[in-house]
Amino acid sequence: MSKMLTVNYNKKPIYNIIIENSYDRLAEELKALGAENRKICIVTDSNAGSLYSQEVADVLKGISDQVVIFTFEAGEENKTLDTVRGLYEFLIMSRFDRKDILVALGGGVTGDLTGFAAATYLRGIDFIQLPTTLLSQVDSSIGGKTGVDFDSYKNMVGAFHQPRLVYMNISTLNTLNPRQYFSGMGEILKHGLIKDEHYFEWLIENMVEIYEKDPEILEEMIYRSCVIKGRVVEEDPEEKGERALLNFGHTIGHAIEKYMDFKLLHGECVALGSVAAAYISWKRGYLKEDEFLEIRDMFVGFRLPVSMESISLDEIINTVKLDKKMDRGQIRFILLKSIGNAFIDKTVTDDELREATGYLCREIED
Ligand SMILES: NC(=O)c1ccc[n+]([C@@H]2O[C@H](COP(=O)([O-])OP(=O)(O)OC[C@H]3O[C@@H](n4cnc5c(N)ncnc54)[C@H](O)[C@@H]3O)[C@@H](O)[C@H]2O)c1
Ligand SMILES: O=C(O)C(=O)C[C@@H](O)[C@H](O)[C@H](O)COP(=O)(O)O
Ligand SMILES: [Zn+2]
Repeated sequence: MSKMLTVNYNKKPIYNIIIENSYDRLAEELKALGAENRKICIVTDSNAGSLYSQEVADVLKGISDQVVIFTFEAGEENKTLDTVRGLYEFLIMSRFDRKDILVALGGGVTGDLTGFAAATYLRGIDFIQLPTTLLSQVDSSIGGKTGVDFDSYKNMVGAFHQPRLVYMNISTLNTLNPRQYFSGMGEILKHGLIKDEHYFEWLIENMVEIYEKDPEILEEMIYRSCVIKGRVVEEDPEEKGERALLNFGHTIGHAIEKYMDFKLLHGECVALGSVAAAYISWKRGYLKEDEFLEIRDMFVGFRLPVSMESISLDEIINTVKLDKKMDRGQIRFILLKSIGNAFIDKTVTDDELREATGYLCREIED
C-alpha cells in the first residue's frame, strides 16, 4: 500500500506527497532531492519526538552523518516566536548553512513553526514535512502556509514557503489519541463541504471504517483530502483568490480557538466555525434546512463539537475583525451554495456573525 501525488506550480512539479506505511522509503526520497551529506535538523515536539524521532534519525543517518534533533514542548501555546527563536539559536550553534535542511516531524504545530523557521533562517532554507497527525497529513503539511501565533492571534506572523517533500507514514496514526484523531476529521469534512459532495457522502458511508482506522479506507481518505487540498493550493499558492475557500469554518473557528485559550483543538474549532458558516448559508437561503442539519450531524457523528457554553459574542466579533481575511474593512467569509460548493462572500454583517455564533451557544433542545 502506498500512494503518491505531485503538487505543481505554473504546471511545473514542485514537490511530491507520499503516503506510506513506514519510513522505509524516506532515505531514498531524500537522496533523490540531493539531500545526501547535508546537515539535517529534525524538529519535533515532546510527544511526536519521544515516539518517532529516534527511528527517523536512524533512517536519515543512512544519507547524512550530521543529523541533529531539536525538541520543543508540545502544544499550540508553544507555536510562538519564542520557540522559533530557540530553534534559530540551535541552528546557529550547530552551524547550519543555506544548503542544510529542516525536517518537521509531528503535527501541524511542528510543521507550521518549522516551515516558518525554514522560510526565515538565512533568508530561507529547505524543509520537508513528516506529518504524524491526521490533521497534518490531510491539510497542514500541504501548501506552504507557515507561521506562528502572536499574542494568541492565530498564525499572525508567517510566510509562504513550500516544502521540498511531504512524506507521511500513516501507521503513526495508531498512537494518536481519539480526540486528536477526530480533530483531523474537522478539516476532512471541510474538504468535502467546500469542494466535493461525493467525498462528503463517501465519508458518511464509511464512518464505521473511519472509526476503526480500516487501513484501506484510511489511505483512500487521506489521499482524497490531499488531492483536494493539493489542487486548490497549486492553482492559488499565495491565496490571491480561490485558496481562501480552505478557510471555510476558520474565521469564527480561529476566534473561538483564541477565546478558549487553545483548550479546544484546531479541528474542533473548525467544526464549530463550520456549523456557524453553514448556519449563515442556510439563513440566507443557499442551503436547505435538512442540508444544514445533515452538516451539523456529520460533525457530531465524527465526535466534533457543534455547540459550546456561552461566550462573549463581542469578543468573538472583535477577534474576527483582526484575522487575516479582512479586506479593506470587509471580512472575506466563506459560505456554502450547496454541499461541495463554497464561495467567497464579502457581505456578511456583524448581526449575521452574532446570530450564527449565538446559535452555537444555544440551549441544546434537539
Ligand atoms: N499550515 C496550514 O495550512 C495549516 C492547516 C491546518 C492547520 N494548521 C495548524 O495546525 C495546528 C494543528 O495541528 P495538529 O492538530 O496536528 O496539532 P499538534 O501539532 O499540536 O498535534 C496534536 C498533538 O498530537 C501529538 N502527536 C503528534 N503526532 C502524534 C502521534 N503520531 N502519536 C501521538 N501523538 C502525536 C502532538 O505532540 C500534539 O500533542 C494548528 O496550529 C493549526 O493552526 C495549519
Ligand atoms: O491552507 C490554507 O490556505 C488553509 O486555510 C488551511 C487551514 O486549514 C489552516 O488552518 C490555515 O492555517 C488557516 O489559514 P490562515 O491564513 O487563516 O491562518
Ligand atoms: Zn485549519
